[in-house]
Amino acid sequence: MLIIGIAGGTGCGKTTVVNQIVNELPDNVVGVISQDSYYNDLSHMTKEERSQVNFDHPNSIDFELLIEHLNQLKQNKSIQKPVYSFVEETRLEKTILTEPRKVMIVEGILVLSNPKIRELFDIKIFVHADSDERLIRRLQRDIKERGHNLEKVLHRYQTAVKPMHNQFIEPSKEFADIIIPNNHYNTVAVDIVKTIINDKLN
Ligand SMILES: Nc1ncnc2c1ncn2[C@@H]1O[C@H](COP(=O)(O)OP(=O)(O)O)[C@@H](O)[C@H]1O
Ligand SMILES: Nc1ccn([C@@H]2O[C@H](COP(=O)(O)O)[C@@H](O)[C@H]2O)c(=O)n1
Repeated sequence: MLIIGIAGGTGCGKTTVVNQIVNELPDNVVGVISQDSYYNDLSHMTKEERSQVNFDHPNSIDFELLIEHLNQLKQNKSIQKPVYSFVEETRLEKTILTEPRKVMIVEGILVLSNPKIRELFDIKIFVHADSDERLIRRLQRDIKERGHNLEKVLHRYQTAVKPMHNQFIEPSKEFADIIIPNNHYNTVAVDIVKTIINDKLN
């Protein structure tokens, strides 16, 4: 199994890059795990309490479960992947049966900042986009898709997203084997990663 880790600040385009990589490859050869699925279960908290949580700090992620799941996949075992709701801001009760694949992609803002996860990756990628570009994309996406309003997105950006980015995410860039500049759609970089995957599959 080839495990590829893809990190980068919120809105840099990780999910988009992953979709572009996976697109055109047969379903049964590449699997994707998002760090977002592993946000801690906060069902014991009220909605108001959950909205105060710093979702950009490493402590907000159940890394233990993510590492356990990656190790199981490496041993060719299937996992029950958690499902996270951005609207409810907690894990849902249902899970998704996820089978091991020849290539597993793990994407998330903090996946290169955790040393134990880092050592499971064969290839480490950091997607870079400038912070103003990321903020604009995040505003548009969170209002359209994640049920947040302008005030909430901006408050979170100033109090958690930006400081945690500077403390944990940007410094993890140094661990990357490949840095993808993504202020604009970068089809060349995506094609290079696809070539690496195809080499592994053939
Ligand atoms: N290179 C790009 N140029 C312009 N918009 C982009 C680009 N990459 C992604 N986007 C858009 O920015 C938003 C955030 O992208 P997404 O892939 O969800 O980022 P991430 O997973 O890193 O948070 C989405 O609406 C997406 O369509
Ligand atoms: N309830 C939540 C949980 C997380 N976030 C934000 O998601 C960002 C990470 O996801 P990306 O797809 O953007 O990489 C992170 O910056 C959290 O602030 C949220 O808004 N609400």
